[in-house]
Amino acid sequence: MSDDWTRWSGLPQLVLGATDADAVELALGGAIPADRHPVVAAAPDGAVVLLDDENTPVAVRERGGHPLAALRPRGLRGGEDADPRARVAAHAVRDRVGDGPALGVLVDDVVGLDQVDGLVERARDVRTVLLLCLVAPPRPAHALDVTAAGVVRATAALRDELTRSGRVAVPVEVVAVPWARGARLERLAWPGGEPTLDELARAYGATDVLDLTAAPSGARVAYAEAEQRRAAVLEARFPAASVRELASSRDAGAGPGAVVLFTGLSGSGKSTVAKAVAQRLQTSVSRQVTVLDGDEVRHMLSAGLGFDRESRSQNVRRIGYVASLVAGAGGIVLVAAIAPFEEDRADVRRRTEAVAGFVLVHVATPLEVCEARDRKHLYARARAGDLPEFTGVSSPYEVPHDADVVLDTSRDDIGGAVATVLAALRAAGVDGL
Ligand SMILES: Nc1ncnc2c1ncn2[C@@H]1O[C@H](COP(=O)(O)OS(=O)(=O)O)[C@@H](OP(=O)(O)O)[C@H]1O
Ligand SMILES: Nc1ncnc2c1ncn2[C@@H]1O[C@H](COP(=O)(O)OP(=O)(O)O)[C@@H](O)[C@H]1O
Repeated sequence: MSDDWTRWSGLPQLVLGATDADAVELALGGAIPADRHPVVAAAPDGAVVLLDDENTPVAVRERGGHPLAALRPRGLRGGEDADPRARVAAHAVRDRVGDGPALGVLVDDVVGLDQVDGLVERARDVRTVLLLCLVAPPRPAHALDVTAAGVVRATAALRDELTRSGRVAVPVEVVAVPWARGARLERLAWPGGEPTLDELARAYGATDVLDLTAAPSGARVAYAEAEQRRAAVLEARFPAASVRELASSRDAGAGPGAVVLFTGLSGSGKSTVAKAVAQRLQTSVSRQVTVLDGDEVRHMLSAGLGFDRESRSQNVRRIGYVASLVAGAGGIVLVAAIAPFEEDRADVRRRTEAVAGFVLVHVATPLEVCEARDRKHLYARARAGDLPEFTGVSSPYEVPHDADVVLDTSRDDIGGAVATVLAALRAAGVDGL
């Protein structure tokens, strides 16, 4: 992996959508054979740096026809709090699996008992079982009540259960695969056509493939039917005016929602913690949960704004406006923005508190730590004078005096940070968490 940003920083940059970035990661991890490497159609002959939607450089291609080289590993799509041990490059998995017969089981939902029986049967003559969970969207409609991170966790629990019960006598591995299935790979061309799931599993070392993604399991069908029966009982046996009350009684989420504003230096951990909180909420509440990330928002809502004081102020106030609308309608909005100025944060608080709960989280990770992380090589550029008005280096950060929560991600682990933010949300009056 190359970290020599001085070599790449002058090259043209291409920001990838999430699925395109997944495709690049598959190629970098060796899950797509070398002759199927995606190439950047938009820049067919030139050099290019590929960035993910948070502007983190993920790969570089030095010249047309050259292979992509990794710059940084991407975070785990589908939730930072999904087990990161499951995110392994295909070549590392192949090394672990070795040459023996291996069964690759493709999973995009929580596996039902009916599917487990088939899996156990197929696993009789193999040396390893690979449970490959697809963590990228789009996910099938019947699986939408569980997040991708939830599928990874459920699959890991299945692995433990299969091993503990002795139903599968060989090692079982869980691998989280960033699979851009069905994605419109707009800017990436795949010579020879898109790879299939079968090819993908074989690239991870499977010699036999059991695809559980083709149709919902019997367990899923039964679950859906039970839900429909419940709806039918409500409709048949209660006055229409009362149905809504009963139907929503299980669903947390009555009443207004909240905005959580994560403020802090670049690299302090705002996005990482915000996304982990979102992931946790998505698995436990039925409210709409949205992440508005400063540098993602800058591609659309705040496109064209710079980093002078006025632009930052506009940016933060726009985000606050949108966030307060969603929160007023019952959603929970996790905003990750540097938001360096007191006045703008106060504006977001005022606007939100008129309609919903508000929590200000200061991610107070020390500058030295943020700078040492320098995921996006921005501090190095700022120190070199190549990036003006960089927060903490050449642009001010006004430390909040009204933070409801103060985190320091050089000290606090992600799980602890998530728990602290959830407690603050409860204290802000958000029910059903
Ligand atoms: N000059 C300068 N100063 C600070 N940050 C810079 C700058 N130029 C680009 N970037 C990238 O933009 C991301 C911060 O955008 P925000 O919208 O959160 O900033 S602000 O709230 O408007 O101040 C920030 O993202 P994070 O690292 O996620 O904070 C940087 O990637
Ligand atoms: N305890 C932690 N909490 C959050 N991030 C952490 C932690 N420890 C290390 N990190 C790393 O710090 C970096 C924070 O980056 P990011 O979340 O994008 O910050 P920001 O959004 O504030 O720019 C990530 O690479 C993350 O993996």
